[in-house]
Amino acid sequence: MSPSDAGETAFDTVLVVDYGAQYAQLIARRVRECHVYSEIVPSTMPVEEMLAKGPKAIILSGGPSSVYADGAPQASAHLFETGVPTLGICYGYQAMVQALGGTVARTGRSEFGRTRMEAAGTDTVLFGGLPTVQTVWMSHGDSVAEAPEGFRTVGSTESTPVAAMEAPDRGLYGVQFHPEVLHSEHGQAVLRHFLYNGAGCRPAWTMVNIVDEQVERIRARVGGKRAICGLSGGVDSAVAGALVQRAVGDQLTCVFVDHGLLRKGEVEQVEKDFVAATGAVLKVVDAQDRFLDALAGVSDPEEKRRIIGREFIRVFERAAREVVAEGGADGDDVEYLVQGTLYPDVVESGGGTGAANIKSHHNVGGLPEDLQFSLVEPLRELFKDEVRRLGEELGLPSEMVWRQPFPGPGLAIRIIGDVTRERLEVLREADAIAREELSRAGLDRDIWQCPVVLLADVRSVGVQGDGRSYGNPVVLRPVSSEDAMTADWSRLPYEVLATVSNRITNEVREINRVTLDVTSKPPGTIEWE
Ligand SMILES: Nc1ncnc2c1ncn2[C@@H]1O[C@H](COP(=O)(O)OP(=O)(O)OP(=O)(O)O)[C@@H](O)[C@H]1O
Ligand SMILES: O=c1[nH]c(=O)c2[nH+]cn([C@@H]3O[C@H](COP(=O)(O)O)[C@@H](O)[C@H]3O)c2[nH]1
Ligand SMILES: NC(=O)CC[C@H](N)C(=O)O
Ligand SMILES: [Mg+2]
Repeated sequence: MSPSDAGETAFDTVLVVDYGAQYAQLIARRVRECHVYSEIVPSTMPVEEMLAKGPKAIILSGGPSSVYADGAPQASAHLFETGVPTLGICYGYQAMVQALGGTVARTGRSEFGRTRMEAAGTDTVLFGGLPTVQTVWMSHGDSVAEAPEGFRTVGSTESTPVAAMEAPDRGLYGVQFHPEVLHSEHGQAVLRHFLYNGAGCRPAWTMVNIVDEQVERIRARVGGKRAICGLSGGVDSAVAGALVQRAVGDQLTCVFVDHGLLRKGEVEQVEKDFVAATGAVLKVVDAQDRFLDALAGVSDPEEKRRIIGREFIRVFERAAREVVAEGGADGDDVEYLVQGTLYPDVVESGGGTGAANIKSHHNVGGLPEDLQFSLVEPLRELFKDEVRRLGEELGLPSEMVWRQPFPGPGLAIRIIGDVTRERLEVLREADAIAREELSRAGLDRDIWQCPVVLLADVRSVGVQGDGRSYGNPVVLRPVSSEDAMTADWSRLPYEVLATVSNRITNEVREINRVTLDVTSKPPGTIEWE
């Protein structure tokens, strides 16, 4: 939804050029937290193409390479002559220095983690008004030995004499530390200074503007045509659907697919709550047999995801034909499919800027090749917390906006092994107990979500009622997260864990063991498949 490709927009765009940074997304988030829209582009993108996006500023990210190594990604000197204010961070800073004739070298004095930096006084752009001694977060082996001509050194540490530099008349800035991480004490202020004072960006990217902009954009695109929206009851599709409904009204029909992989009570909840909240036209399709037949005997996670992605589309196609038939013979075909795809879905499916494919989210990497619909994905550049704020702006009820995420492929990717009706029934019961107890304990807002995972091919011996049992374990995976890109396991109170464990083993006959997953992301993803 890049706003920049639509000509004049209500807000400025900042491009984050990704040199293979661990968390280029984090830079983009921090910029957005300054109410300036930002978008990530690969470092291989030609400068002209970047300029075509009309950036008000550019930020060069960190990266794993050494700028002087063969084949290391470079910053072209041309980039620094375009007049677009640019901030280099870590590798991006080093690349800027090298391109402008300064020197970068392995000095043998690495800095990792917490570092004390002395910043030049208040007459600098980056550090104006900030304390002259501050804690910054470093992660580098190479250092800038000499700033390029015309730059003023504005920060230094014990090991790195040129830890920050600026040339405000040319709009060029560089820092060796990582302002985007919260451990850098004044990092957010440094970014703000660059954006507002160094680049003249306006803090205009607000939820109100996004709603207006998106509604306009969708209206222009869909025109008088019909659309359907894959609605799951989750926050992403609810917000996407509400936006499209605001834009084109009853040209939109929402389609909720019951694929047999849903949680207990979910169909009823979606039928009741979503319609009550939005007044949208909702069509519920029972496609249980179709999905479960297609999944029979399949245990490979990516294979499951591809099958589910394909079946979703087939069901949407059929629903679209029905919508047309119900709308009378003169109706146009349904041309658009609205999905609540988010930025992390795209990144993890390998659709980001050079990012690896971690798992094919059914709605991105799992789509079939012969897709007939044009996709409308108004949230494709947004993070979950931004979508939640958007939902609030649209007036959706808070139970919907704050609902914990549930993946489109549902319980199929929480059964490790192949998916059968019996296994689904077992997992559904265990999941319902965990959800009920976590809610009862008032933990819903504290945790991001808590998948319950059935290790269907693993069995262990237990003793129940003085007899031997040989059942399956489940894993509880409670996590806390800001945006699902990274996560930590939630330290749930022992009493709550004990109650969940007790109830599951007492009430679900097939399960005789409950375990807790204490892995952060990375290295583990949130879902097991
Ligand atoms: N059962 C379903 N019926 C129809 N569409 C679905 C279903 N499940 C998922 N989708 C589509 O796939 C998209 C991605 O699913 P995903 O679970 O990421 O989002 P969500 O369900 O809207 O929100 P949340 O992440 O909060 O669960 C949804 O936005 C929706 O368009
Ligand atoms: O709609 C979806 N389709 C998918 O294929 C999918 N896979 C994971 N998830 C959800 O995304 C977040 C990150 O999950 P992972 O750490 O497992 O990648 C978590 O919130 C997961 O629940 C999905 N959502
Ligand atoms: N985090 C970074 O960008 C590191 C840059 C470069 N690889 C170094 O070690 O100095
Ligand atoms: Mg969902």
